[in-house]
Amino acid sequence: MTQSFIDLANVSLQYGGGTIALDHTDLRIDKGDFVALVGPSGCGKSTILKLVGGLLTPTSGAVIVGGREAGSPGSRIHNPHAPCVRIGLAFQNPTMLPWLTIRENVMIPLKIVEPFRSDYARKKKGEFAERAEALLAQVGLKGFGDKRPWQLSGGMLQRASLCRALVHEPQLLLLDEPFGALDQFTREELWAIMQDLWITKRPTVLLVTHDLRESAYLANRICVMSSRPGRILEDRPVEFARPRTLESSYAPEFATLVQELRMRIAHARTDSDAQEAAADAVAHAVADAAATPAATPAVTTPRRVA
Ligand SMILES: Nc1ncnc2c1ncn2[C@@H]1O[C@H](COP(=O)(O)OP(=O)(O)OP(=O)(O)O)[C@@H](O)[C@H]1O
Repeated sequence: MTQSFIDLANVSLQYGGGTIALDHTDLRIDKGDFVALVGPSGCGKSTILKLVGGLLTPTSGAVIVGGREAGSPGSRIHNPHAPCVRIGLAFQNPTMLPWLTIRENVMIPLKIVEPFRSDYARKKKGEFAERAEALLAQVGLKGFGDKRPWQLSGGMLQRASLCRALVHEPQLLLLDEPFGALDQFTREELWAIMQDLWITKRPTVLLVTHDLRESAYLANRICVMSSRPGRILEDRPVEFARPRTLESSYAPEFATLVQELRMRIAHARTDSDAQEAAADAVAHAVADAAATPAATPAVTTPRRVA
């Protein structure tokens, strides 16, 4: 079997406090694909993103990105010939350094990530500033490069944060609800910008979102997760022609897809509530039985039933 660009194989992740976020999860993503992760709150979507970004290490299983174990540039190399993958990150609340201009904030990855880092230190600062300006113009922030973060609105900051995620030409873009805090109009505007950036630069994108319209507008594949511990319940291809438009997002086939996803997630949540209630009921029954004197008949009816 050929190796995918991203490969989560039989991955489990237990946090320090004991929470099992993922349990034997598999996910494969090809280079250049745009995949959305959706599912009930707390099912482990962000955990997958952090594993792929190398910010977490799996408790068991393997996370391979571009032929290397995620987050291990050195010793634990899966394929010794695979170059390091450049990653861009954008989250729900863009954090900008307040003492830098917007342009300087966008340029931060160029100061840190090779091969740009050496050039930045040598002589290319002016060239890189032009690159940042070009990206800012592409997202509608032409002329705002000299402003400070506190002079921009939330939507403008989010656009700048997309520029920062893309400025070092990442092969992989990890987006964790990047449009979640924005009003509907700004959000839809940014979908179009995001689609445009993806079409022109073609990074592999993994997007975590609660917005099912957003996932259907942007992604080529939508992976629906079960409740925690998360697994991929369903892997849906999205075959609408590109570039997609807001008008096309009101077409019947689009609405049907969104409705089917909604139902799938609702079922996943209900299943999990029922499981939790059953576990609760068993726990209560066991506690009651333990507290009951031997002469009294044991309690067999759970106190709380789903
Ligand atoms: N650092 C942590 N320590 C302990 N538990 C954690 C930690 N981070 C997340 N969790 C737990 O792991 C589970 C999965 O969290 P995760 O953030 O991946 O879910 P999610 O699907 O992204 O949630 P949401 O959609 O609400 O943002 C949750 O139950 C969460 O409380």
